[in-house]
Amino acid sequence: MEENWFWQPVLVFLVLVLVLKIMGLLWWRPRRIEEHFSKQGIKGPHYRFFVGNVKELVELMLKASSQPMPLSHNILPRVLSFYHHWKKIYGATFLVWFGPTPRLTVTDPDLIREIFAQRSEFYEKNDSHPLVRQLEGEGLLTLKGQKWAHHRKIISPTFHMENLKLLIPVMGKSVVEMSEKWSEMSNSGEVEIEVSDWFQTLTEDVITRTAFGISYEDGKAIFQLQAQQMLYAAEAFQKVFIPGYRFLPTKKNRSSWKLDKEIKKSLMKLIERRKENSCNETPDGGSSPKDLLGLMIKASENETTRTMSGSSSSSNSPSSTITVGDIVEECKSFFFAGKQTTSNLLTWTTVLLAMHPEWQELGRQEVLRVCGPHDIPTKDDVAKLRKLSMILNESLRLYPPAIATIRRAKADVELGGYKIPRGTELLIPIIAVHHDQGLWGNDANEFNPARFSDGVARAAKHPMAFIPFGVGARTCIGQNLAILQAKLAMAIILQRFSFRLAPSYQHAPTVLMLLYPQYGAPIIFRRLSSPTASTDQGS
Ligand code: HEM
Repeated sequence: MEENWFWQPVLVFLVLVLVLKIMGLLWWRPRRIEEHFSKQGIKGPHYRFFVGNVKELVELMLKASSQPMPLSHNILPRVLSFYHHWKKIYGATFLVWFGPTPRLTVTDPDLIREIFAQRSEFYEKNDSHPLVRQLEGEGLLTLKGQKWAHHRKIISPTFHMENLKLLIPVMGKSVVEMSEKWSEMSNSGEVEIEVSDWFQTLTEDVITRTAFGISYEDGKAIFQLQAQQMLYAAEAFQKVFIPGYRFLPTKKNRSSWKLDKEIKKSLMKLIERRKENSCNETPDGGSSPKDLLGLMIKASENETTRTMSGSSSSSNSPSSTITVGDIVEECKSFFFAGKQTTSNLLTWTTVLLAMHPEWQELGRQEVLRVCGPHDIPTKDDVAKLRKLSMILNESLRLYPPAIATIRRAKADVELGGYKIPRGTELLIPIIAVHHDQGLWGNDANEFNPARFSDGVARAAKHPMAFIPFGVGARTCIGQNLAILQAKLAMAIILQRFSFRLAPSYQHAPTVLMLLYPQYGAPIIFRRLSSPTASTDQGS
C-alpha cells in the first residue's frame, strides 16, 4: 500500500514527461518550424499531427496514377503530382511534411550547387526508411563519414573507364544473345517484346560481372539469393509499416534471416576461394577487369598485414576495417543501385525512340556508319557515337530513373538567404529541374536530343540543370558503367532492328523508388535484313 503511494505519482510524472516529449516532437516543434519558415516567406500545406501531409500526398499520387496519360513528355504532373500541385499554390520553394519531418523543396541550380558541392560539409544523406535500407544495403548508397570515404576509395577503380572498357566484349555478347532470342521469337520478321523485363536481365548480368569479376558464376548464385531477399523486403514495403516488426520470428522473417545466413556463408566460401586463387594472379589481376569483390578482399588483406606489422595509420580505425559483412552490404548496394536504374534508362530510351522514329533513324545511321551492320561496337566506336550520347542524355533529362534526392542539414545553416534549422531535409526534385522551362526553354517538355549537341554543360541555361546522376562527392559511382552499357545495348539494337510502340502500350510513367512504366513497355521490333532496309522502316 505504502509502495503504491510512492510509485503512483512517479509513474504519473514519467507518463506526463513522455506525453510532453511526444507532443513536443509531433506538435510544438513542427509548429515552430512552420512559423520559422513562414516568417521568411516560405509557405506550404499545413502540418497535421503525426502524419504531416502524407494523406494528401498519397491522395494526389493515387489520383494522378489512376489512368494513363497522352503520349506527351509533360510527365511531371503525373510523376510528382504533389510537387506540381503545391508549386502552383506556394511557388517552387515550399515546405512539405513527411510525417513530422519537414522537407524544403529546392530547384534553384545555384542552391543545388551550394548543397552538393560548395558547402556540402553542412549537409548529409538522410536516413532512408528501414525497409528501403534493407533493400539498398548498408553500402556506399547509405554509408556516411569516414567509412563511406574509405569504401568509395577502395571501390572506385572498378568504375574507371579504362577498367570498364575491358567489359565491352562480354557486355556486347549478352546484348547480341538477347537480340538473337528476339529474332528467334519473331513471326514474319516482327516480334512484340516487353522490354523492361529483358533489360533487367541484361543489366543484372553486367552488374554481376562488375561485382564479382572472375567469380561471376558463384556471384550469380549469391545475387539470386539477394534478389529473393529483396522480394521479401519489397513485399513488406508495400504493407503498413510496424516499427520492429522485422525482428519478430514470423515465417517470412525467418526465411529472410535464413537467406541472410546463406548469403554470408556463400560469400565467405567465395572469398576464401578467391584468396587462394589470387596467388596465381598477376599483381594487377592480369587483363581481367578489377571487380568489387577483388578490390575489397585486397583492401581487407592490406589492412590485416598493416595491423600485424604494427604500422599505425588513420585508415586502420574500426570504421575502416573491411569485414565480410561490409562486402555483403556493398554487394546489396550494387545490386540495388545498378540493376533497375540502367534497365529503366534503356526502357525509356527505347520507348522514346519508338515514339520519335526520326531520331531512331538518325541514331541508326550513325551506328551503321561507325560500326557497320553486324560488328559489336569497340571501345573506340563507343566514343564516336555522339548522336547516341545526345539521345541518352535527353532520355535521362526527360525520364530520369532517380527522380529526386534528399539531403539533411547537419547544423543550422543559411541557404540562399534562408535560415534552415538543423534536421530540415532538403528535397531536390531532379525531374522538376529537368523539366523547368526557365532553364530549358519553351520546348522543355519536347524530346530534342539536339539541345545536347554542344555538350552537357551548354545544353541548358545553367550547368546544374542536368543532374541525373547527382552532383558532388556523392555523385553516382556507376555513371560510366550505366552510360557505357546503355550505349552498347542501344547501338546493337539499332543495328539489328527498327521498332515502334505496340498498340497495347499505355503511356504511364510512375514512381516506386525509381521512374518506371506503370503498365510496362511493349515494343514491336522488326528485324533489319540489311542496312538499307532501315531507311524504309524508320520513316
Ligand atoms: C542510369 C543509371 C543510373 C542512374 C540514373 C543513377 C543515379 C544515381 C544518383 C542520382 C545518385 C546520387 C544519389 C544522391 O546523391 O542522393 C547515385 C548514387 C549511386 N549510384 Fe547510381 N545511378 C545509375 C546507375 C548506377 C549503377 C550502374 C551503379 C553500379 C553499381 C550505381 C551505383 C550507385 C552508388 C553505389 C551510388 C552511391 C554513391 C555514393 O554515395 O558514394 N548507379 N546514382
